[in-house]
Amino acid sequence: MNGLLSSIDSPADLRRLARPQLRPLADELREFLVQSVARTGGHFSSNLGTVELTVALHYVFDTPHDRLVWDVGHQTYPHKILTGRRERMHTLRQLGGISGFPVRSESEYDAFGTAHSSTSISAALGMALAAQAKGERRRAVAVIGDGAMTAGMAFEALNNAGVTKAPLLVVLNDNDMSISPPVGALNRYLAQLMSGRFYAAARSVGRQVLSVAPPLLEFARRFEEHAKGMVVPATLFEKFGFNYIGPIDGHDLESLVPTLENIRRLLDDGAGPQFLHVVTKKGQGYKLAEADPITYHGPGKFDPQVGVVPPAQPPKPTFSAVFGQWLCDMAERDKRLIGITPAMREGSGMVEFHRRFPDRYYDVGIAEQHAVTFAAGLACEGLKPVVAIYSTFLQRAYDQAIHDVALQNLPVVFALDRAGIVGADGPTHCGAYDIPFLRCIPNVAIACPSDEAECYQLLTTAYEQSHPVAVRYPRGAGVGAALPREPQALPYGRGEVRRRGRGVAILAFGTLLHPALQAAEALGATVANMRWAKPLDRDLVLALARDHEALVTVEEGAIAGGAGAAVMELLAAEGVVRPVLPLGLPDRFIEHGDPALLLARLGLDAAGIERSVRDRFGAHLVARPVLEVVHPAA
Ligand SMILES: Cc1ncc(C[n+]2csc(CCOP(=O)(O)OP(=O)(O)O)c2C)c(N)n1
Ligand SMILES: CC(=O)[C@@H](O)[C@H](O)COP(=O)(O)O
Ligand SMILES: [Mg+2]
Repeated sequence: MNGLLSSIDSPADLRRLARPQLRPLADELREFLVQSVARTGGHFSSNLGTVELTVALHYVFDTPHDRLVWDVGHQTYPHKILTGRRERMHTLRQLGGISGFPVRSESEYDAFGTAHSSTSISAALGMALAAQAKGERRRAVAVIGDGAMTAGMAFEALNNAGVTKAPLLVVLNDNDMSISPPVGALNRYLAQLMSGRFYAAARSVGRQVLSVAPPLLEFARRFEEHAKGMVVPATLFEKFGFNYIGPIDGHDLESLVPTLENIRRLLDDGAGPQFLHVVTKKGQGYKLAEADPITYHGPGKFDPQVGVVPPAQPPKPTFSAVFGQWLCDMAERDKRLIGITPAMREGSGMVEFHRRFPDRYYDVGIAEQHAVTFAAGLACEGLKPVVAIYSTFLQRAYDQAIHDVALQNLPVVFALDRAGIVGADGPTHCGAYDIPFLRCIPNVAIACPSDEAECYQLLTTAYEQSHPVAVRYPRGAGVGAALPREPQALPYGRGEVRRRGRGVAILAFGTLLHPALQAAEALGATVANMRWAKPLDRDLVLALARDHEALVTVEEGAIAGGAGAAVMELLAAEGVVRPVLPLGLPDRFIEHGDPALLLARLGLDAAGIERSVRDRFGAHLVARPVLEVVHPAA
């Protein structure tokens, strides 16, 4: 790193630079970013695309006094580097290190915590109107991507903002990409806005006039009207009550800075909400990422000279890949199957399904609520929808799951990926709550496969039911259990005893069965693979309670309201008095970091489970050899 970047410890330093210094600074920043993310892994192509925008926003606006809200926040690495966290970038997304998203407690420049998309306009509007209410002179800026813009919540916010005089700027960072190629009518509309004569005309006129315009509201207004009148009818965003400016080149600091300066004046003159459409390239400046922004959306570590290299040996299939395989196999057998993803085709393992069954594949954009109600509509007509959705993103569609699916008892399968610890993304993405929030909904069943084969089979069981069923599985690979040759159901609502011991019985829900089995070796305990958090295998729970002095439940989900709570409710309802130790995620948000390390810290690895059981139930443990091992783990 040479001179410029190392001298920037805050945006105040940046604002001391002369305008011609911004271009070399941006180049240094991009180079630093490439080297840094290559060492840590993390979101890459989106950050390469926001380098100039970040420099320009901090240069023109008075951050942190002016509020800058980044939608999703996966593109905030340049912002982190310029706001005093350059020296901590090597700790990005690691245990104890800085987050990959904006976090209010991490920096005063992180005006709002984000990671789930499409919240920025609402939050920035709240901040802008709060400033007005308190008589403070402050602007608020939301930066939102074209993918994030597809969510209903973004439009709810536009709808509200457009009838206010809020000092709010919405910057649409349009790189014509979500994680995958963008979908839907909005994308088509944005492409139209950028195409042909309008883009060329608006850009050249905008550059010429916006950069030299006197800071007079009326003049700026007249120019805007004139330019638009000449070229296109009012844009959608104007219909929503915003002053629309753009599209402009989001990598051209010579356009960005003067345009933002003029917008800042408009805000200060009380012109109300402004909408700036900037065009950027995902992966800008790193050729491999420009060519393949999907691979470089969130890569692991890589050599920046070489790029991302596929592993020499094919890795163990992830649970997402197992789901993708099952989806294709089942789609071949049943023409009624429809696969739905809210903008997570790659992460959910649906690339192959999309390729083979394009007419039965729906990427609905970042629209979890719509995805669930859309599935409900399909199910009403006798089709068999499978909604592949991350546990954390289903939180968005809770009412739709209750009101549209469960209340009408519709056979929708929820393939709940990323259930449990997710690792580097941290608390915003942790799949901690799905068992508690689904368990209390009538008609909904929840399966918790312990390995890949069981995942495949339980998806089949779920698909055969005539009511909603969620199958929850974690990020990454499991123990590597070989898949059955074809879809074959496991019994609905039934668990199994995997190891018979004495004194203490461990009831495992999901993949933590395997550390539980290891712990049980040392403890001489019984272990049951419960498979279903709902319905509980009542007979199995009661038999285990009868035959043991104490029970332990283990799950990779919140203890509060989780599967262990279900076991305790059953025992209480049956009047069975047995001590129960519930192990799982505690009542706090789980930080980012390596998943194995986090599980160990939470006492959810084999050693931790053994330790907790000894601490609590040492007296009940029987120091005798194991009586019987049933179905040894694969
Ligand atoms: C509610 C929600 N659904 C899905 C995601 C996963 N997700 C993160 S970034 C992203 C794509 C966003 O596209 P865009 O806003 O255009 O930003 P870009 O990646 O192009 O920079 C998606 C789908 C999310 N973070 N939040
Ligand atoms: C920012 C965001 O929400 C996604 O990019 C997410 O980080 C993807 O997570 P996975 O890597 O688990 O698919
Ligand atoms: Mg985008």
